[in-house]
Amino acid sequence: MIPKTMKAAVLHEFGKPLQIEQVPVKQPKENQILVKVVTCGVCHTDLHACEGDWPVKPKLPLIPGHEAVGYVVALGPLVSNVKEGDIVGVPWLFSACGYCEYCISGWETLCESQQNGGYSVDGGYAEYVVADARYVAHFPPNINFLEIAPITCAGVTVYKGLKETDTKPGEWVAISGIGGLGHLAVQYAKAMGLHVAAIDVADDKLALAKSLGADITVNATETNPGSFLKRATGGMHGVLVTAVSPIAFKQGIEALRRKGTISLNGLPPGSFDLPIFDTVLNRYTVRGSIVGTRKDMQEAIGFAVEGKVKASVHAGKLEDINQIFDDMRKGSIEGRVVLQIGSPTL
Ligand SMILES: NC(=O)c1ccc[n+]([C@@H]2O[C@H](COP(=O)([O-])OP(=O)(O)OC[C@H]3O[C@@H](n4cnc5c(N)ncnc54)[C@H](O)[C@@H]3O)[C@@H](O)[C@H]2O)c1
Ligand SMILES: [Zn+2]
Ligand SMILES: [Zn+2]
Repeated sequence: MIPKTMKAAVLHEFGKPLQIEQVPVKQPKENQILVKVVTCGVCHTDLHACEGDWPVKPKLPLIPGHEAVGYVVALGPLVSNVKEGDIVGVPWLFSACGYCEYCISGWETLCESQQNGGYSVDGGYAEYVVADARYVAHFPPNINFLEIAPITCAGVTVYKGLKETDTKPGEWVAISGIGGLGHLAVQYAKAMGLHVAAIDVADDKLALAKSLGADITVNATETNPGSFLKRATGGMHGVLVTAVSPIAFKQGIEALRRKGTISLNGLPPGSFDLPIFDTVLNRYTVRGSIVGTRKDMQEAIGFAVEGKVKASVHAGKLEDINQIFDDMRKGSIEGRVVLQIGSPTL
């Protein structure tokens, strides 16, 4: 029985705490499905959304969350690719047009008509969430709902971001920022056969990176990452920046060896200086990278299902979301906090 109302965490005003409220459960239309949420990871993007950090603002009021995993409980009239009882994830790439230049070339993440979960449409900080069946992530039965949720955004984002560094097995990649995204990036990079240098500003994050297989760690508050890594390795073939501080982007470029590529995942508000002379003479490539396609998603999930990548998670409650955001602002979360919202059995 699907109830008429549900509990949700709702943002009404940027920079203000979320309110826990009863709101209507929506009916799925056309290609949509209704998902009963079991877990939802808390991504730093949700905090940016609630602070109104970016030039394009989310809708208000907003139910944030784009790492929701749960059971399909109702289908819109046009849905044929999932059935009730399937386990799906409701990602940032909530939907896209399906026919633009980007959609038809396997770049639906760049579709100008895309909708974004927990941003332009309501997301997973709720007992139920509506999703577009054509864009959900698909999970096998018997998953660990807490550990799998972060793959829906953090996992696929760094998996794609690492591919975008154009590095090959045996080469060096630096992961800057060992938070929710970065601690998964270390594991994907090791599974891809790369040597990994981890950069953060907190020793506990670096200890986590080391325990997950990082070969070298650098605390950027004590040591200049670029000169240290160039001395130790000759420089990075690739750098993936997931850090929430603009200075990390500049330092990431300084760590590259000639012909290297830096892939940018982190989205702190602001900008950084790109040195023209060094970029030209060293043939650096600087590349933004936004989540991943549906194909990237299924590949990224594959690594987790095979046990090659496992999120380090702490379970939280919907009611604790404002405290979790405070901890995130302070940088005191290890790995990912995942909200435990519904029962893991249907
Ligand atoms: N491009 C995308 O598709 C995409 C997807 C998801 C998240 N994001 C963005 O990625 C960023 C990270 O998200 P998260 O959930 O991992 O955040 P998080 O808060 O879990 O982790 C951020 C990490 O950055 C570290 N950090 C802060 N300053 C640093 C510095 N100067 N040098 C190195 N490390 C530093 C922190 O210690 C922390 O470990 C956010 O800006 C988020 O919006 C982008
Ligand atoms: Zn995210
Ligand atoms: Zn499109």
